[in-house]
Order: sequence, then structure tokens, then C-alpha cells
Amino acid sequence: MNPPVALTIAGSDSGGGAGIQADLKTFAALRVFGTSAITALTAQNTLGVRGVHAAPASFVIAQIAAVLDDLPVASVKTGMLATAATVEAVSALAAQGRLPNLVVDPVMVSSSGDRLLEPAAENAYRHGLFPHAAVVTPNLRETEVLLGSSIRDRDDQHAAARALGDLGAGAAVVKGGHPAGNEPGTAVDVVWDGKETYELRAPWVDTPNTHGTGCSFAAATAAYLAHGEDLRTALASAKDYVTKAIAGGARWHLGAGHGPLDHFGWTRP
Ligand SMILES: Nc1ncnc2c1ncn2[C@@H]1O[C@H](COP(=O)(O)OP(=O)(O)O)[C@@H](O)[C@H]1O
Ligand SMILES: Cc1ncc(COP(=O)(O)O)c(N)n1
Repeated sequence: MNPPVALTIAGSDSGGGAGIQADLKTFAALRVFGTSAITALTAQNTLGVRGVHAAPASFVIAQIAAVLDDLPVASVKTGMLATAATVEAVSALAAQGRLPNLVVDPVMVSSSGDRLLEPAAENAYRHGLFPHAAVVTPNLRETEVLLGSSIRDRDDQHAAARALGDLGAGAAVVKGGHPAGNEPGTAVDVVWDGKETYELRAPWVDTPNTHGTGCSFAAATAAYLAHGEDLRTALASAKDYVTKAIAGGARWHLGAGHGPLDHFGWTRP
């Protein structure tokens, strides 16, 4: 029997914690056959990004087309798209309806603080890609950049999720994995589902090992959509999966910086 197939369009993290590597591990852990189109190589580890080498947008599209022309892709996730040209080219494919169940994680900056997106690409996200997404999943900082407003508390986080929805995505999640928006002890993400906002809540895990949390949450959402779950269920399942992977990663020490997550439950007691 065939497994469901998902496609990730993202950057490579040589350190194995985020990007394409996190996405393919997440897909495999959730029993989805993963395919990939690589937008950029990064020379990266848990401490930071040493270099970025972006692929030409035309070759990103060539990879996507090769996958779509042959395999039954049920959902698509975008991560680091690196350049405005790539955001625009992927948006054009999405506009043709070729990217089903599209989860857009608008990666801009790594957890180590390094830029992963040309500033010129921000507008292409707002007006090009977002209108074709089933769901967009920015973190607090990315949301502030995209909306040009600051998020100081939970009310702001709810208003921001709604404002992102106004840009045309089917749904929006403002992830709260960064302390500013969090009540102590809880990781709160706010979802706008097209009608109302609600919260995804999970226990806060006290750990430096959060490299790849956003990638893994978005990839898990795409994986559950590929399994046929509706969006609300897929987001709840993805939140549960990423929380467990973070809790697992808190039990190991890989690298001297922000370490990776435990995608396969290897550290489970
Ligand atoms: N230390 C943590 N404990 C529990 N959940 C976390 C923690 N850090 C992040 N999360 C969760 O991981 C997911 C990814 O969020 P976030 O880290 O904000 O994304 P990004 O990696 O894009 O910055 C969200 O569901 C968020 O609430
Ligand atoms: C290639 C690549 N893509 C994405 C991220 C963001 O990582 P995070 O999920 O921690 O925000 C990263 N550091 N590197």
C-alpha cells in the first residue's frame, strides 16, 4: 500500500537540525513519503549559519516540477525560500493550483539570529504566496516584520493572526515559541481559522535545543494534511508532535549551541 506523499521546498541545514533535514525526518516519523526541492545550501551548525548558497529560482522550479510530474503529492510545505525570485516563482506555481494543501512557513531568520531571506522577498510573501496558502505559520518575530507592528501580549497575538488572515491565507498560526509572547510554563500558538481565533497550548519545555522547531511544526502539519486530516485536527496533531520532539531533544546534547529535536523519540525513557 502506498504511503501519502508530501513535498518540502526549503533550504538545506548541514547541521541536520532544521530545514530540509528536519522536514524529511518529520515526514518519515509521521509515515509520510517525503520529497524535496532545495532552495539553498546553508553551511550551518547548532551555533549559527556560516554561509548561504542559493539555487537559481529556475532550478528550484525544475526540482518541484520533476516531483509533481511524477509523484502523487498530497501536501506541500515551504520553509527557507531565500530570494524574492524564488518566492515569486513558487507563488506562480501556487497560483496555477499546482501546490495542494500548501503550508507556508515564512522563514526569515535562524534561531541563531542569521538572516535567511532577502528583505526584498517580504512583499512577495505578503502579496504573492500567502493568498494561495492553506495555512501560514510565522513565529512572533516574522509576524511583526510581515505586519509592521509589534506584538506585546496575547491580545496582540490574536489580532495579528486575524490580520495575517486578511492577507488572504486560508488560516494563520502565530507561533509563540519565543518568550516575549508566552505566559510562563506554556507554549501558546494562536490560530486564525478564517472565522475565529483559538489557541494551541502545550507545556513549555525548558531547553536550549529548539533548532528546527518551526520547520518541524510546519512539516508535521503538512504530513497530517497528507494523511487526510482536516486543518484544525492537523494543527493540533502537529503541536502535539513538535512538543514531544522538543521534550525528547531536551534529553540530549548534540552541538554546543541550539541543539536539534528528537524527531523519532529515540530518547524516550
Ligand atoms: N521551549 C519550548 N517548549 C515548548 N514548545 C515550544 C518551545 N519552543 C517552541 N515551541 C513550539 O514549537 C513550535 C514552533 O514555534 P517557534 O519556535 O516559535 O517557531 P520558529 O522555529 O519558527 O521560531 C510552536 O508550536 C511553539 O509553541
Ligand atoms: C535551512 C534552514 N531553514 C530554516 C531554518 C530556521 O530554523 P527554525 O525552525 O529553528 O526557525 C534554519 N535555521 N535553516
